[in-house]
Amino acid sequence: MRLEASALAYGYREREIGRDIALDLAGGEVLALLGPNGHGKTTLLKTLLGLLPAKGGTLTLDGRPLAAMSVGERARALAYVPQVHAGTFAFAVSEVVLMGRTARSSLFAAPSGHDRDVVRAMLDRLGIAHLAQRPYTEISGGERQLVMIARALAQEPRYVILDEPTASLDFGNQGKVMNQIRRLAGEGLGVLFTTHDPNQALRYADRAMLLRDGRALASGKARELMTPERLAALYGVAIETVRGEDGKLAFLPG
Ligand SMILES: Nc1ncnc2c1ncn2[C@@H]1O[C@H](COP(=O)(O)OP(=O)(O)OP(=O)(O)O)[C@@H](O)[C@H]1O
Repeated sequence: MRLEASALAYGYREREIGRDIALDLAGGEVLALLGPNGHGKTTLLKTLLGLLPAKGGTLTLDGRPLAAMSVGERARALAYVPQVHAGTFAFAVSEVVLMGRTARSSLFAAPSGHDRDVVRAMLDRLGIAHLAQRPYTEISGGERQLVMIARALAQEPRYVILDEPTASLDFGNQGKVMNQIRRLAGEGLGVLFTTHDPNQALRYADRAMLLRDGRALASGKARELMTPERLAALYGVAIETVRGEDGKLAFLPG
């Protein structure tokens, strides 16, 4: 099980955003993608998901070119948790999560008992079962983030790609979501997430890629890669390193 890109160039119709990307995500692994605002992380994620066509290079899922796969095949393999959006329609939270099941059945088929069971299990797993009947438009940004993760998991994908999954979460929920990410990898899924917090990459990712100007400044094992020097080069600010009593490192922007 592998999502693989090599010499990947990506961007929008008239505008290249990044190039020369080599990326390899296996089942059971967590990969973190870091980089300054506007340097091409979301655009890369959309390309890896097949939502934007690659502008060059190769992109394969389990050895098959992603571009040759049908929308349904891609949806059964890859789930996307986008940056939180407000939502326009007042669907109940459980209905929003149920939408994730359309990757596994026809859009027009009535949901089965099993579909409903999966939805309940995912709501429980994210600790949001109490929100099931609430309108999606009337819950908080952090709650919406958890609903979007539950929806992605309801797809029962092999890979989950999350764009800043903890951006609007309180401190406690940040930890819960990051622990869920590790648990998913423990269950054999390949997980890719973007973050603005190098400490999350350090603590929860196996590997990391530092993206600047659409190019990989560096990539490799998260613990070896994340040095104050590299982070300073990535973000263009001095980085302070703190060490806890347990010897664990953390970084602060200087
Ligand atoms: N639909 C679009 N058409 C053309 N350019 C776009 C489009 N969407 C985004 N861009 C541009 O692509 C570049 C990369 O944006 P992207 O959203 O991938 O960055 P990012 O690293 O995810 O940023 P952030 O950390 O702020 O979320 C930016 O210059 C952005 O303005």
